[in-house]
Amino acid sequence: MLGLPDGTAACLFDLDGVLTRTASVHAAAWKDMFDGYLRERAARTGDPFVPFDIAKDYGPYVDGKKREDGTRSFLRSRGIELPEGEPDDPPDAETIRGLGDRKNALVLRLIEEKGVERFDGSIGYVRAARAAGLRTAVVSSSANTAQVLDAAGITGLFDARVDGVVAAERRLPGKPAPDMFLAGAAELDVPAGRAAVFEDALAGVEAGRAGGFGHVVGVNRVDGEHARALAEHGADVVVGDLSELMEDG
Ligand SMILES: O=P(O)(O)OC[C@H]1O[C@@H](O)[C@H](O)[C@@H](O)[C@@H]1O
Repeated sequence: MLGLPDGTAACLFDLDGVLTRTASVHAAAWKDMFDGYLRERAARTGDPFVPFDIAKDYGPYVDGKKREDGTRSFLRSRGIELPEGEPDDPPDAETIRGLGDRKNALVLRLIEEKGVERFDGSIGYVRAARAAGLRTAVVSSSANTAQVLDAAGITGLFDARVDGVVAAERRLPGKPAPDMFLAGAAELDVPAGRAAVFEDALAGVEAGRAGGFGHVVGVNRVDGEHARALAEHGADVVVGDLSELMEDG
């Protein structure tokens, strides 16, 4: 009925792009922030301005990762190394934290202006999983997870939450390391082998594979190339929407 291996006792859901239509909101905010920075830097150094390309840069360098990891990883792809800075760096600081703060202000503004849309197929799936007695958790790199769940009105559908705030408090390495998903399974008191991971990001399916989870579902909201990449990075199955798993019986 849920399209999961027998004995699965828990489902660990990524948030942005799996439960809510917020992956594209994050991508737009990242582009806005990086383009502003790269343009300003090009004017200073005389190098050409090469904009952030959502199609080419978001998936491999930023998607699914903690804010500072995404910032560092993309800049490194352009040969730019910045100091880490401090968690309370102001947005105008030319540091990893400062640039991350700039992006966060943009994403929060977009969320406030546009609200948060949920994927109905995913919400139906979570409800069905709970009705079948499975435990559920949200495992997201985003430090805005609580606000997004609240804005989408779905906080009550999950028994546990391991997000960017929890990862910072417990010093958990972010995806593609498996630690956040392992912490989610531990919160639900279910071994990794009996838990299923639901992810739309390459870093996320990689984390699911690395953690030895019983089943890794890749959720493809992009295109055929992304579907193939999800499978190559560790998804056992790739679907366009979670409702497809229920149809599978
Ligand atoms: O900046 P936040 O809200 O803490 O989110 C960190 C990351 O969270 C992930 O869920 C998104 O896929 C990324 O795009 C985002 O950058």
